[in-house]
Amino acid sequence: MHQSVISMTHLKKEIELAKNKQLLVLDDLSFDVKKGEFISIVGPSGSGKTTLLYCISSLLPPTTGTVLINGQNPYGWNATKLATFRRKEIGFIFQHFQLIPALTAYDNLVLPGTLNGHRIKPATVATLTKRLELKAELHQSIDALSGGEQQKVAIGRTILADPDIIFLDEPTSALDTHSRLLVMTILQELVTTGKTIVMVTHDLTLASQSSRAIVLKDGHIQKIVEAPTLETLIF
Ligand SMILES: Nc1ncnc2c1ncn2[C@@H]1O[C@H](COP(=O)(O)OP(=O)(O)OP(=O)(O)O)[C@@H](O)[C@H]1O
Repeated sequence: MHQSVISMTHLKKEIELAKNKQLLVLDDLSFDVKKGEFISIVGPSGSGKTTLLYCISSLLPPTTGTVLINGQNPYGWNATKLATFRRKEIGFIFQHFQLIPALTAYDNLVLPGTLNGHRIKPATVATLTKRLELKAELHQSIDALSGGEQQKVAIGRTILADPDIIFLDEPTSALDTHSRLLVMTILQELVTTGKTIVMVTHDLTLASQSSRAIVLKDGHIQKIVEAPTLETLIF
């Protein structure tokens, strides 16, 4: 039996649009993610994918229902414990990169791992950037890099920080097909080392390379597809 890394029970999320006006974004979602799984979350625009990712990753408390990460409720923790947990145990790769503009590309790459107490060697950075085919000069400002290069830095820094669970929101939106495949290959390798990955994507080709896909529709789980293929993912 694999242990559950994320466990979600009857999760409901409402967002307050105005006083006494709630939008029901997620309605009664339950599922478990096991250690070493590569889960994709797919579905039409507005179906609730990003909201679900935020709820299960400690960023956004559900309105009702429970979220457990490694058996614990992150929304019950104080700010210090939550911040330490987010820094050490989990990694986020956001759609809009969230890089630090005042730093160089290299410093963006090593900062989260360094804050976690890892000594990240230049050779380790060089090996990873070579695999990502990140050819930009890394000692220039992050702003000088193209969108695709910045996305590779965002992916690389999370890998270097070495968290147990990685959450990704449209991680390859700025990349060409070749680079998407490179990133997917690296993510799949991470899963074989015991990392757990949860990825929101519009790209069904990417989702078809995950081990299980959750298909959302109008805030509900429409279906859960084991070993998804392009055919079984159509929604
Ligand atoms: N803070 C918010 N304020 C108002 N509406 C919101 C907010 N967050 C989410 N929504 C709405 O909730 C619904 C689900 O949003 P969400 O971003 O989770 O969907 P999504 O499936 O990730 O969409 P996309 O694929 O377009 O990114 C949408 O109708 C969205 O407009």
